[in-house]
Amino acid sequence: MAPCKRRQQAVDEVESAHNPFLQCAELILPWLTPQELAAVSLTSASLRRASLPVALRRSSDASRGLEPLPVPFRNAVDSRPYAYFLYTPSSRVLSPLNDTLLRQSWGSTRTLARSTAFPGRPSREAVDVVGDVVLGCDCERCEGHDCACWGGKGGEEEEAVVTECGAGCGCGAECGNRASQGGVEVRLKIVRDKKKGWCLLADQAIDKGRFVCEYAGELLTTKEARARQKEYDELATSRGFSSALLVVREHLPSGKACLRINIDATKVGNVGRFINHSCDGGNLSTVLVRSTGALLPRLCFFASKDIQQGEELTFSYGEIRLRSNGLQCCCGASTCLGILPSEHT
Ligand SMILES: C[S@@+](CC[C@H](N)C(=O)[O-])C[C@H]1O[C@@H](n2cnc3c(N)ncnc32)[C@H](O)[C@@H]1O
Repeated sequence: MAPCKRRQQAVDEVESAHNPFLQCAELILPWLTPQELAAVSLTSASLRRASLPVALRRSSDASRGLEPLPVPFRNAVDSRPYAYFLYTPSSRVLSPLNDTLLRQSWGSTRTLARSTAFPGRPSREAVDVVGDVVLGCDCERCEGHDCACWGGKGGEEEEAVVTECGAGCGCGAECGNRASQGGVEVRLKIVRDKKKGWCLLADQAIDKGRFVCEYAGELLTTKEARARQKEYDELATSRGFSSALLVVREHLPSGKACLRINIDATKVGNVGRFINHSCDGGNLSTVLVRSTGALLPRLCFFASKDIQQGEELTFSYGEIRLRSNGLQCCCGASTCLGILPSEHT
């Protein structure tokens, strides 16, 4: 560290040790939004110095320590150090009443525990179990089709959904039939692009078929999804707002019914919210995965081809373009249609 930086750090430490106000600031600043943090940092030189490391820690890990590996932001095109949203490793139903009050500490020296990401809310494991009905296999080691959870059994919905072992199974976290349950285990980074905004990139080579991440966010009713889409469309036209509301429609083999899941990662989401569209289908495939005993399947991304380090991760947002004046697509594929997919929510 340079001598003047070291001197400043020593001054800050002495100042902080004698100033209960600054000690409180260290606890409070990570709970602030970027706008609030900027406003607070303008009030005094000490608070400006206390705010800086919070912003630095935020840009070093979008996942707030809630994933096995940090996912840093990199921006060489403008001055935004990071994107602000609340992090959830897997999708959740949030009460609209608490939604506006929801905050999450981000940028503190202490990391969040997975189960405290949303204080008072059940952890991923608890959410996955339906009431106290414990479903699952009783294998010690799940191997291929000997395991009742592997490959799906039963109703026609299971043909559209891949099944994995779940919370009620006899096997543990090391089971080979839980590929999508360990969180983000490949190195990723979020890089700013002039045209597309933030983009998710591989920061290591990823083999075809490997699990990359889930698309996690708020699970909405269709009514709520439609209302939010309307709001986001208005914001997009007036202020270049970027939304992340995904509607998954999985047609069941009989053709008689459709499984529909609305996931909004705009305000509460995970790294999946940074994956952009590509008209050529990109390098990720989307798979609905149900852990045995879970109420709803999760939308998961797997590498659809071998991916090189530094490659942008993309998938197709859909085939339909309802709006001829929709958002401009900058995917760069030779098959690019020029506008992003859009359909009725
Ligand atoms: C799920 S977000 C993806 C992350 C987003 N780029 C960001 O900065 O947060 C979807 C939004 O990203 C932008 N986007 C995604 N794919 C794009 C593409 N191929 N060309 C231009 N913009 C794209 C659009 O604004 C879209 O509404």
